Amino acid sequence: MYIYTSEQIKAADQLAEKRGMSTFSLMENAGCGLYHAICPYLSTNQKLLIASGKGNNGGDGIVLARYLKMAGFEVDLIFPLGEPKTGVAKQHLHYYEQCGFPVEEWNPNQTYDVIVDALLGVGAILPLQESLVEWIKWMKSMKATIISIDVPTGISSNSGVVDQNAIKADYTFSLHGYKPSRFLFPSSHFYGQVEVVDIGLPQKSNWRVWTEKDVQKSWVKRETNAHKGLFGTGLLIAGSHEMPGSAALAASSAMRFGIGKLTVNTTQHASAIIGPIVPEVTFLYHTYEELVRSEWKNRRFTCAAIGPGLDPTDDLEKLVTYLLKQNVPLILDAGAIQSRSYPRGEKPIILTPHPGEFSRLLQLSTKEIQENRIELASEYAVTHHVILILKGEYTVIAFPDGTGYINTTGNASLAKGGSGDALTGMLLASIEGNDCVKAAVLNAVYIHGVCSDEWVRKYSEHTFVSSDFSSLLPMICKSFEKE
Ligand SMILES: NC(=O)C1=CN([C@@H]2O[C@H](COP(=O)(O)OP(=O)(O)OC[C@H]3O[C@@H](n4cnc5c(N)ncnc54)[C@H](OP(=O)(O)O)[C@@H]3O)[C@@H](O)[C@H]2O)[C@@H](O)CC1
Ligand SMILES: [K+]
Repeated sequence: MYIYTSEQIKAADQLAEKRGMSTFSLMENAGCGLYHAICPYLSTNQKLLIASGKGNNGGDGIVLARYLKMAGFEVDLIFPLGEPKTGVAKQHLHYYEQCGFPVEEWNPNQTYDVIVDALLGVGAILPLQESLVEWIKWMKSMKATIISIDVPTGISSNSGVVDQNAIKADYTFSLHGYKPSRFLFPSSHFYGQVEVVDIGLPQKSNWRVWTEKDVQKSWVKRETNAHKGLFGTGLLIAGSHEMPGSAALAASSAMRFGIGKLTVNTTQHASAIIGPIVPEVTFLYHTYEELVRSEWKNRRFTCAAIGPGLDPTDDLEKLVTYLLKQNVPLILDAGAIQSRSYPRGEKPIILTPHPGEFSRLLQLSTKEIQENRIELASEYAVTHHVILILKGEYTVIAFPDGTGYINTTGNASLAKGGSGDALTGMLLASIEGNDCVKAAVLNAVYIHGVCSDEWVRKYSEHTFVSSDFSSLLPMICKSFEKE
């Protein structure tokens, strides 16, 4: 499912018009599609209100009102901001009235079971005008089910910014595709349950949601004559005296997710903890300086991950600089996420910041990051030619070619120490097990989330710990394997 900014929606409308599909027809498609999508949530004994604004969002409300009236629903159509201003909305209102349907006056004493918010869509400019605020306050006092068309009124379409009086919808039916604010913060929490309504425009956008079907299609099944050399010889530089577990979690997830061979460069103390958990790995005990000097050439590692459980030091930075020159896939996590430049090589460089780490990288507040996760991640990925995985609810995965994806799996049980380490391990394995870099990265993120979803299907979200990935992965991976 695709994601469109308000500018892209406007451009799509203009292109459609140029090609002979009028905005009037698109609005008809929108209203009709909305009717079919919303109907299952309504019953004819409910009293419905459609509040339409002066723009085309309001126009969609007018068409929906006609379909609902024709189907026998008890609906009042009102214009709290005044009658439509756009040509197409006016045309649809004319047809609505010609069909014999009335426009009502707002009556604050009337009660409603369902209120459809067709006030503002992608054309909203915040903050909300005073004239709207009084009406929204009344609407909220109604305790009715609230259904928003396209975007809830009072939230931005492209960013996570929310007006203090914004409508919090129970359901939002988005037209043509998702809007970025569906996956940004705090706006996403105002959408309620979201469905996309197709309005007959070709789908085209650089950004979309990665789905279960995508994982199934891109899952690589092993050949019967496979050997360990085919699935990567990874180097994981992780774990310290204070944080040995981070390396154990990354290593066990990498092994479970299919890496061929894995060497962990860590401390003696950490290896005593890692070894019993992941007996499959081998160890190196080099300083960063020693690693730079010799090990790479001797060992022929085909991929590397660095950072879990490590502090950012000058020596670590020198090692990262060295690794960046080795032309192998490289995953940079935790202590290895720092501000630096990146070479434009053919092998992927993957950064996995959480919002706090990304805020330090960009020198922006976490609030600014969360409001603009998609745009900022994409800008960073394109400018630095890296793959940027911005973790958190609706993880954003931005690629250097300007494309990007939203991951919708996962839940609050992942908000615990170690879940990022497990993801780093899974990425290391995935990148070696799939020739398509995008699919490798996206599948690792998707399945990482599915593990926690599977957990909360059976157990409390409070109880998930990152060592559970190891026991969940066999079952979850099996479910994606084609027979
Ligand atoms: N391809 C698609 O997906 C299609 C989408 N379609 C639909 O069109 C919608 C976009 O329609 P749009 O461009 O007319 O803008 P819209 O959201 O109605 O807002 C403009 C109105 O809001 C007003 N207004 C603005 N800010 C305000 C504020 N703070 N407080 C109060 N008022 C404010 C502004 O007032 P003005 O500034 O003009 O006085 C103007 O009247 C889109 O979301 C979808 O529903 C389909 O019908 C066609 C195909
Ligand atoms: K709306």
